[in-house]
Amino acid sequence: MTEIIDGDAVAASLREELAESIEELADAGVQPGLATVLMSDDPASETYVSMKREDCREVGIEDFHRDVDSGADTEELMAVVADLNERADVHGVLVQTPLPDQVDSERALRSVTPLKDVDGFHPENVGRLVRGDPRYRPCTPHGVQKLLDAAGVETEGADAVVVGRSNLVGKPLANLLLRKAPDGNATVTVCHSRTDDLAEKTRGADIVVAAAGVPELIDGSMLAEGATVIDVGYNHVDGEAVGDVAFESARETAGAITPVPGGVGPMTRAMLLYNTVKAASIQSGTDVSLP
Ligand SMILES: Nc1nc2c(c(=O)[nH]1)N[C@@H](CN(C=O)c1ccc(C(=O)N[C@@H](CCC(=O)O)C(=O)O)cc1)CN2
Repeated sequence: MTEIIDGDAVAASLREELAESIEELADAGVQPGLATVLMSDDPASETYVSMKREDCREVGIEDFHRDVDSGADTEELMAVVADLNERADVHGVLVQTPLPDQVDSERALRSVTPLKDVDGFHPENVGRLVRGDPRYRPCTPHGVQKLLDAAGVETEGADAVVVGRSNLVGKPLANLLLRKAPDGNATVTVCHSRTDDLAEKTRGADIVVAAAGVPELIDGSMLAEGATVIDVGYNHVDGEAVGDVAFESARETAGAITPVPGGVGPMTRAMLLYNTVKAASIQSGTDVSLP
């Protein structure tokens, strides 16, 4: 029987545990604060940011938000970030991506001060992650690790194939799975659009993470019997949300699989709350237990 890994349920229980960490901070007179910065008219980005803000309010994180005109330039965006960097009541700053074409995204994202970089995008935080000592794990890869853990999937010694090499998911996730840690120690292969024989690689894997942004790229014929399949994809095809995995075909072969929606997406949001609580703990010098 294939296990359907319920991301909504795992995220909900994480939020409950984080509410306890937030109470511990409150006892020390600290309320975590997250600032979301939205510079886009893209309805998907607007939806993600409004869900993130709602999550904050639900668990007791103060919600700061800035809208930046989508026609503004890099300097204007950076001025907003600089102001948030200075505020003691803002512990995390998140600039929603993608940014408009006229913006130098690398420069804008680097302007978030590393201690408030709850996305884990700043080169200092990327460097720490690659060296095996992450400060803030990027939200989606961290969410994937939590889903594997919740499903009781052992990464130690497992053959993991990550399909996709983005800075947002593929590269950080590969590094996290590789890391010497209880939720790492996997043998990791990273595949991408130029990989010669993708199916040969995925068929040899205990864990397949699909993060290529290609609808239904992975089907059941490309999987080993009993493999764990994590679908990071979120594509719209004929008005329907479709992952990078052909769910109905893959579930015939997989031992465990995430759905889309209701898999990785809610975990991306939950891990943002986690990083914000961690940021408040670090910046206030208050130790809290984190789930
Ligand atoms: N600065 C950042 N920008 C972006 C990130 C990020 O981590 N930091 N990630 C992606 C997508 N993303 C976050 O913003 C995101 C994707 C999906 C979901 C989610 O909850 N999805 C639900 C369905 C939601 C819906 O109904 O549309 C699901 O999969 O069940 C949350 C966040 C982009 N940019």
